[in-house]
Amino acid sequence: MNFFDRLADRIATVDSVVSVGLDPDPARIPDHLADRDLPRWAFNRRIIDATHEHAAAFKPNAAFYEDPDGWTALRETVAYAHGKDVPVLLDAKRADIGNTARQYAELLDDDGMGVDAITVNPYLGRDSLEPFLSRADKGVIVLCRTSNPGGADLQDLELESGEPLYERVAAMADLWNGNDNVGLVVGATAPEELEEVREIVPDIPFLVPGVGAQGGDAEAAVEYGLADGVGLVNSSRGIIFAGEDQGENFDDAAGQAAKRLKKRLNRYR
Ligand SMILES: O=c1ccn([C@@H]2O[C@H](COP(=O)(O)O)[C@@H](O)[C@H]2O)c(=O)[nH]1
Repeated sequence: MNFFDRLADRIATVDSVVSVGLDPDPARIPDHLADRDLPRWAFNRRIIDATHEHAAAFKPNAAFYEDPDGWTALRETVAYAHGKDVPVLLDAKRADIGNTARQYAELLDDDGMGVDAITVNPYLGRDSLEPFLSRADKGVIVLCRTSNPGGADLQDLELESGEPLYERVAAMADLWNGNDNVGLVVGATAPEELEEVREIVPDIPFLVPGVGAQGGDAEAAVEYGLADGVGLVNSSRGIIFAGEDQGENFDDAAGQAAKRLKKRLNRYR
């Protein structure tokens, strides 16, 4: 079964398209977890326990784990999420020349991180993504129109054909989708672009970040982010730090925040 089939099953099981972003910023982890061996893992475990029943997927961002303890925390996190039957999408935005990309793609292996899907950067072109695309069982989520304010700087540049670069990326991703394992990242902070990309690729699921802390458009995220009901709308800080001021009970608020987002998104499904 490929990633999007597994994701479709999970969405149906929990009636949710929420992706819970696991970005355990060490500066924001509750004090009482700070003296644990692996504070990020201790934090994530509590967040997973509190939110998994509302989570279509967990999305750890690699930036929060890129040190020796971090990799261990990430491996524990992935295994624990899988134990709850939740797919894990690693937001790593990887790509490089083929020889190097092959090493990056080992993150997908069980003796790497064993994640179900990964975000990749299309800037280096098709061959840089081939080691990911060829993994028919794994999701490959290509950056298309990102949610940050500077996302327009390059991605909106107009090509000779008159189309903006992000539209060309969407069209190319469609060509790269021979294994039905390609998705696109399109931010909720760019609702018009979301609509335009959806017109270009009616069948490709999106990962839509930017609701919550970035203030993106939740309705557009659902309306255009889902392809045949499949896609993910991510919130990270808005869920995992919802209980930041509640000390040891921080996870209750995270669970409530995930449930609230699920309900809000479900109004538009
Ligand atoms: O265009 C993009 C691509 C990735 N992200 C990532 O998603 C989460 C969003 O976190 P919030 O706390 O909900 O803002 C984070 O990991 C980003 O690096 C994105 O925001 N936009």
